[in-house]
Amino acid sequence: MIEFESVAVVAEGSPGAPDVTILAGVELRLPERRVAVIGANGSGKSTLARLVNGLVLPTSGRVLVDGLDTARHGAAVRRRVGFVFTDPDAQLVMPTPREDVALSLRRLEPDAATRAERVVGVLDRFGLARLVDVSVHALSGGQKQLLALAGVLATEPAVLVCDEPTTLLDLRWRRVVDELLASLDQQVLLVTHDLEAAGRADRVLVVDGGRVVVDGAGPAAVEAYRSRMAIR
Ligand SMILES: Nc1ncnc2c1ncn2[C@@H]1O[C@H](COP(=O)(O)OP(=O)(O)OP(=O)(O)O)[C@@H](O)[C@H]1O
Repeated sequence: MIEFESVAVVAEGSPGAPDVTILAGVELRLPERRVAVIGANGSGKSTLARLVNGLVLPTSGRVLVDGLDTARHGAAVRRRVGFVFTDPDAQLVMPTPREDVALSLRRLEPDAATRAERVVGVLDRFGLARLVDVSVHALSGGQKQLLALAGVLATEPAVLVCDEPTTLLDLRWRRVVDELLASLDQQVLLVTHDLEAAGRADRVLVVDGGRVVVDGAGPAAVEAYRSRMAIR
């Protein structure tokens, strides 16, 4: 369960300039398994997503994940909430898939031999078994995004927050990642510009000017967004 209680995020303006309100008046209870966040560029979607794992903290109000306040229990929240970025290069820090997933598993599996076995199992599950020792730089964009997802899911988070995870991918890889996300047991909060993917969510939040302006079931909320943006 993700909860936002009267959340606002305000950034300090440059010297002499007024502060900038990035999000305001966000009040949400999100028990749904599939939540999509859509909206124009710069509307505040990433900020909303980053609040869920404490990457951004509220200036006022509270964000709770399973009752844990992100401002007071950041480490516990981050163990519960996995975060996937648009660009997998932001996430992949080790030279090979084997080492990258092993790093993710370090806390969860202290025994090196068992960890090594689990790494192979994880990479196999994501169709990357063939690429365990290939340089991360040699992977395609789609393979990198799958590896980033594998690393995050290996830590067994209860919630997965994905900030435009398919934006850099071609149609084929977009489908692979979409299907993978759809198959997960975890609660998934997906920030996306892909309105088809958003329409499949149980609940869609439309963000505009730092506020949640539409909150509803997938297809109806996407339609409301199309009307607001006058796009067909
Ligand atoms: N730390 C900050 N200081 C000042 N302004 C910020 C800061 N972080 C975000 N902003 C501004 O807040 C607004 C919302 O940013 P955010 O990244 O959440 O939007 P977004 O909806 O995810 O955009 P996009 O679809 O382009 O990724 C933008 O105008 C951004 O420039």
